[in-house]
Amino acid sequence: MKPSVILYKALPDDLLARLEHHFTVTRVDDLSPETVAQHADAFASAEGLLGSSEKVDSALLEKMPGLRATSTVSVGYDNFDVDALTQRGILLMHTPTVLTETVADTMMTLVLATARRALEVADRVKNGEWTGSIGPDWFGIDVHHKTLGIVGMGRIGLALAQRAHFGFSMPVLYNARSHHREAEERFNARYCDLDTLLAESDFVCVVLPLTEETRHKFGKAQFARMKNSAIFINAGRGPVVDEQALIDALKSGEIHAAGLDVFEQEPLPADSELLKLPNVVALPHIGSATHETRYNMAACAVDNLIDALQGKVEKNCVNPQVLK
Ligand SMILES: NC(=O)C1=CN([C@@H]2O[C@H](COP(=O)(O)OP(=O)(O)OC[C@H]3O[C@@H](n4cnc5c(N)ncnc54)[C@H](O)[C@@H]3O)[C@@H](O)[C@H]2O)C=CC1
Ligand SMILES: O=C(O)C(=O)CO
Repeated sequence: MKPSVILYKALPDDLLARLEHHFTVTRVDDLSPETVAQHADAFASAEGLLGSSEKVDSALLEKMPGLRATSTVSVGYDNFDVDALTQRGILLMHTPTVLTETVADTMMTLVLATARRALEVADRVKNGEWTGSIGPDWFGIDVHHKTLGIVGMGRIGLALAQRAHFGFSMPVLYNARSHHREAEERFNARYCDLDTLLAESDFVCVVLPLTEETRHKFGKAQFARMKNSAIFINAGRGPVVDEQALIDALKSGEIHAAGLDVFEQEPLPADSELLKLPNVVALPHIGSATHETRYNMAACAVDNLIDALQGKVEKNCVNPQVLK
């Protein structure tokens, strides 16, 4: 008999077929208590779980006593209780690498869009305001040769450093828990403490995972250390930033602008003050959202679950200690 799995995300037809070749699949819309109660038998017997953007905590695991592996269609796994999974011997698989270049492109988009005010002035054109030669009130600031600081020098941080160094001749600073030799050797990136990075960067680019250590790492004190001309970019996770402190810093002129792909609450509420500020570019968490990359992430997640349930895990495992 094939193992049973719960699927809580839509998949392209060919990937669904691949999953169904290996498993008996129960498709659900979400992991809410109501959905779990409605499909109680399927959850109770499932050995695998595949999807994204839903909380997987002890309360859910209680309802899934047969679970052996979870596979998320994302690299970030802050919505999983990793300790609870590990204690129960359940593998957590994720999708690093396949999205790295796409997310770095998104970050560069935010750098360019905020510095050159691309969305703001395009809206003015659409509103019929381009009626003569443009003046300084339409101008942006240069990106090339400015200093770009990266907080979170992992896979995506490194791909961003490559773009900044080779594409835009930007000196790169970074802060990390240890030196990143490859970033230093290939992209001339300079390690510095966070306060120095904040004080010297023209663009402060954050691509940190959300952990207890990184929650609200950026608040009033950090924005106060940045240049008044600095642009703040966040594509890691929203709660890494104290959003009210960011709004205050943008309103008071403490910093110049912000480009954001992630928010404390997603979807960002339509009445958020951020949306009223002309110096904010807000994207709907599209870091990895291209057709190619979203397909590759889904394929990676399907293969990860097959590998995990067949005992063939060699990569993409968050808690490999479960295997020992
Ligand atoms: N906006 C979007 O659509 C996307 C957002 N992400 C976010 O980006 C994050 C990073 O992804 P990757 O680069 O693939 O992960 P990674 O694990 O390669 O890089 C994360 C880096 O942050 C560093 N780090 C962790 N805590 C730190 C701290 N307290 N201080 C300084 N550095 C710290 C780690 O040492 C590591 O080098 C993900 O965890 C996810 O939250 C990832 C993909 C898409
Ligand atoms: O993979 C992630 O962590 C995302 O945020 C979406 O790609």
